[in-house]
Amino acid sequence: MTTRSGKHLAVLGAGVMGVGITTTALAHGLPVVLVDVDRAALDRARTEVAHQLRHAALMGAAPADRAPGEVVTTTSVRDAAGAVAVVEAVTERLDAKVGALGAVADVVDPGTPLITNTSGIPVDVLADAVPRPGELVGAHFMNPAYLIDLVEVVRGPRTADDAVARLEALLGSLGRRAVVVRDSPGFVTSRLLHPLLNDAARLVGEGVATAEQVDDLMRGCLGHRTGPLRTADLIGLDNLVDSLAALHERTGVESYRPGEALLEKVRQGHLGRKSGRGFYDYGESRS
Ligand SMILES: NC(=O)c1ccc[n+]([C@@H]2O[C@H](COP(=O)([O-])OP(=O)(O)OC[C@H]3O[C@@H](n4cnc5c(N)ncnc54)[C@H](O)[C@@H]3O)[C@@H](O)[C@H]2O)c1
Repeated sequence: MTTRSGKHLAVLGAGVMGVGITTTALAHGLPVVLVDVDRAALDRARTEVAHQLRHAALMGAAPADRAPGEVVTTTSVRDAAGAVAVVEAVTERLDAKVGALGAVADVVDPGTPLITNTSGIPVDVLADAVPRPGELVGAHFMNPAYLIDLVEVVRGPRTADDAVARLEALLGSLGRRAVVVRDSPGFVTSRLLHPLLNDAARLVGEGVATAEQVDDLMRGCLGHRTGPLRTADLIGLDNLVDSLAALHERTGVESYRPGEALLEKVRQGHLGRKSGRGFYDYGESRS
């Protein structure tokens, strides 16, 4: 598929991150084909992308001299054909990522960078899912992707120089800066941040403090911009549990095992901002 405005970026997964990455590309004039297996997620994504584009413009995060790109939403991965690059932002489960990456690798041109936004699964594990492992590279966009201009780029042991160079060029065209790190479970940011969020949830579960108190202390005493529990709600508690589980499974480090307080929220369907409720109440679902 080509969008009316030409060569596109393919984004797989229309959840929290797929939407933010789509907004980033559109805001910089790059058309996007956004693929999800869930039609309802695509419908929600169209609304959310429009909202984020307005917010990006207000925040000065969208170049004023460029017309926004066009987005096409689809449930068929075949529509990714012809993409300049693919960003995979599907659910943080190995089976979902293996399926999505394997399917898209078959429809794009050889040499197209396959970029995974995984939070914790090593790039080299995912490289086994694609026919040309050198094309796979990690780009750990942060949330909200359309406002955060630094991206943790993860180079797997089999990632080709060309894939890293093309990713850096793409990020540059999107006004993003890259910090390239070596492949490892959770890389730098998840490995440091996720156990903190897990412990913050545990403190609330044990009744040591409320979510508000934990966040207040971390902001007021330690200079965090948002508290850990507001951050967890923004990430999505289901995604946080999946990322922690991926880290725990691959490192055996006990502090990564998702704690009962987080698991209970997920069982109750309180997934954070995206479901309208997590450690805080947001009134209504946004994505
Ligand atoms: N949420 C965050 O703050 C954050 C930050 C950085 C990285 N990440 C990573 O980004 C990825 C996506 O996370 P998210 O929070 O957006 O998840 P999410 O649960 O909000 O969305 C995931 C989407 O993927 C879709 N999906 C599942 N299988 C698919 C497939 N085969 N093809 C197409 N779509 C498919 C689901 O229907 C869903 O809409 C994960 O790897 C996550 O670890 C998340």
